[in-house]
Amino acid sequence: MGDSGSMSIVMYPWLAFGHMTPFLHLSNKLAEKGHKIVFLLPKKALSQLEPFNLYPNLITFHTISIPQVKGLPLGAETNSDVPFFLTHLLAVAMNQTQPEVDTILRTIKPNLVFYDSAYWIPEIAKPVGAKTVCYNIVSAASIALSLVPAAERELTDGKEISLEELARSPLGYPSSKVILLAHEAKNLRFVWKRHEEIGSFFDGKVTAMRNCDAIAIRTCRETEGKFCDYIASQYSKPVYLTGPVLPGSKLNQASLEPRWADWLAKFNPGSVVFCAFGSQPVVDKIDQFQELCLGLESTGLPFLVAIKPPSGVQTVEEALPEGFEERVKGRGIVYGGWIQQPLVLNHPSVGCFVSHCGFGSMWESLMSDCQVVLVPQHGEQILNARLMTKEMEVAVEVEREENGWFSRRSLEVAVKSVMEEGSEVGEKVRKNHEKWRCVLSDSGFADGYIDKFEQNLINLVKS
Ligand SMILES: O=c1ccn([C@@H]2O[C@H](COP(=O)(O)OP(=O)(O)O[C@H]3OC[C@@H](O)[C@H](O)[C@H]3O)[C@@H](O)[C@H]2O)c(=O)[nH]1
Ligand SMILES: [O-]c1cc(O)cc2[o+]c(-c3ccc(O)cc3)c(O[C@@H]3O[C@H](CO)[C@@H](O)[C@H](O)[C@H]3O)cc12
Repeated sequence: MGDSGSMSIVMYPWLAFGHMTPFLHLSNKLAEKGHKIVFLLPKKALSQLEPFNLYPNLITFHTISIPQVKGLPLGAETNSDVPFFLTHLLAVAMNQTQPEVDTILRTIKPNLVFYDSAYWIPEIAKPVGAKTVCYNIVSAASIALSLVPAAERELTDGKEISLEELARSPLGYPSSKVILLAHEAKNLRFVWKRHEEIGSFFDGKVTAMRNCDAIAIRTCRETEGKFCDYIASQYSKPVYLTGPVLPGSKLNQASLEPRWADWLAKFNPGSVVFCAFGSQPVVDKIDQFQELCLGLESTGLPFLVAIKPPSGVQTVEEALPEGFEERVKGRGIVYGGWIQQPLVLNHPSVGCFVSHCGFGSMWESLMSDCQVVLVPQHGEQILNARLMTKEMEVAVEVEREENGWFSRRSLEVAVKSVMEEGSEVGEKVRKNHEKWRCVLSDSGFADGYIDKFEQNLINLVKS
């Protein structure tokens, strides 16, 4: 540790924007307290992350060469470049960066190394005297359900795990509400699936959490205390919480692009539905993409959608239903690029957020005063959605059929249930949401978490 008490920290998150971005938000909070961070990332991610670096004098980006692994698309460096079913090959590529990271750690000799997927970090950090923190940017509930030693599944060679087995919660799991139904459990198959090159996601994550000096989670006790306690008892080690770690006011001072601000300003307060599905392509199938568009059309409300194109097409325009653009002209936009979500959610005209319930979006929705409708796409997002709908009761979830399909009608029903005046469900979630927003946005709430987190790190480094 430096004479002034400042720590030298290296961060190496999983090669996905949904992970790198919250690692960078945490880096900003630690830099604000005077700590120095070297942030390792692939070259391609640099230009997208640089604008979020609020302390360029303390946070240095260091690019890492991501090797070309057989089977990965040419030049793939983050999981935005890789289809979901090839994610394990990106993990193989990340593992091959170990010698480069080793050299960096030997040169910098940091006090702390933060990582999430690169389970081999403790092996190379220990010899240089660094302590390691496995920082998880997904919900504690999703870790507690499938990434603890008690969730190990007996795999018989060549046999697939049954849906009933996949849906089983581990012994001692602390909730009967934040769970997956049997027909949703197929979403978890990837967790235990074995890959010749690297074993399973489960093995990698459990090793990552077993070998670190401390586990950290981007959450708070108020929303997920019992899941955090369960994780701590499963791994017999401290679990530090960072709180929501939303980008500070400095980033929020940026203003919304005029084309969106001007367009939104045409509508009544609280009348527009904003829909966004995160930083990765999620709605895979073109028919589900179209069902989403048609569902929003049938609400009769103005809407703005920020979404990646589905598989098989290059642009969202190619995927739109026939005659759609003509019919919704003037009140509906589907945009394939990036829109500043936190700023849109705080725009006075926006009253409803239709979200995939990625963990970052979950926090942003809780901080906003929008009504929240959830259309989770993957296992972890389904669990986040259950937390929001069944435990906190601040949102509604779009109903799906047993084959996983959602219809335009179920989306329309969900949006109307929270947007129509006098709706009982709408009133209930609005009231509960308001209570949570007050708790979470209380001055001192987020800062309190970061102060305690910093103290935990200092004690860890000194231990
Ligand atoms: O158009 C956009 C899309 C997204 N965003 C921002 O990008 C971030 C998206 O993060 P999320 O965690 O919600 O979702 P992602 O899908 O990108 O994340 C990924 O990692 C976190 C996991 O919980 C998710 O399940 C996983 O998909 C949010 O901060 C959101 O404000 C925009 O600002 N504009
Ligand atoms: O789908 C998931 C279901 C579940 O019960 C747990 C997880 O956990 C994680 C995870 C990721 C990183 C961590 O440090 C801890 C947990 C999941 O991560 C997502 O996995 C995808 C497949 O590898 C990946 O593409 C995405 O970027 C990750 O956010 C998913 C589940």
